[in-house]
Amino acid sequence: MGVSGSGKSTMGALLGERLDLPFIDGDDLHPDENREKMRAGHPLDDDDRWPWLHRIGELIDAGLVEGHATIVACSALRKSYRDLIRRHAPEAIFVHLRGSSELIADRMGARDHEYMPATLLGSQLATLEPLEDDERGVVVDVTASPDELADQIIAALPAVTTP
Ligand SMILES: Nc1ncnc2c1ncn2[C@@H]1O[C@H](COP(=O)(O)OP(=O)(O)O)[C@@H](O)[C@H]1O
Ligand SMILES: O=C(O)[C@H](O)[C@@H](O)[C@H](O)[C@H](O)COP(=O)(O)O
Repeated sequence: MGVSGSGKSTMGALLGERLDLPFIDGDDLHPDENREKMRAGHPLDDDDRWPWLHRIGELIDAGLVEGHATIVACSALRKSYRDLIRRHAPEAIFVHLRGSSELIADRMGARDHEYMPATLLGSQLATLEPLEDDERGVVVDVTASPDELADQIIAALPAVTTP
């Protein structure tokens, strides 16, 4: 989880490799209307996001039925969005990729994205609700390199998964 540009796609792919688990990028699951809305510079609202979040939850659930966890890149900005994912997968662990707005704006400015403009970072940050104490999760600071972050996240997982 985390705002656009925080490193979800990068870290999701890397964690998928490191943990030998399937990786699903939530970016790829947005319907065309959502992509067009963001491309035009408009933030999504809750009604745009609910079906997308349900789809993500269904895919996690389908993996669990097959007997495996899934790594997912999903902004999951509000607690209510994470609650919806937990309705599908109560054991879900959220890894919040946290960074300063300056650092993330720099990274967004330097990358090419199919539809997400850097101008939407402000609304992403305004929408973000950090993990609360009762949410199973890990918070990392994205100033570290992807490899260092993967080490930190993997090291934190046993403590998070132990009941
Ligand atoms: N830990 C990191 N250190 C340096 N650059 C990073 C790191 N994580 C991601 N990036 C770069 O920052 C940009 C945004 O990352 P990305 O994975 O696309 O974020 P998101 O999926 O959250 O939008 C990309 O150009 C990516 O290569
Ligand atoms: O809920 C949302 O507002 C979107 O999902 C958004 O958070 C997401 O960031 C975009 O899909 C762009 O993709 P990136 O996060 O990869 O920039």
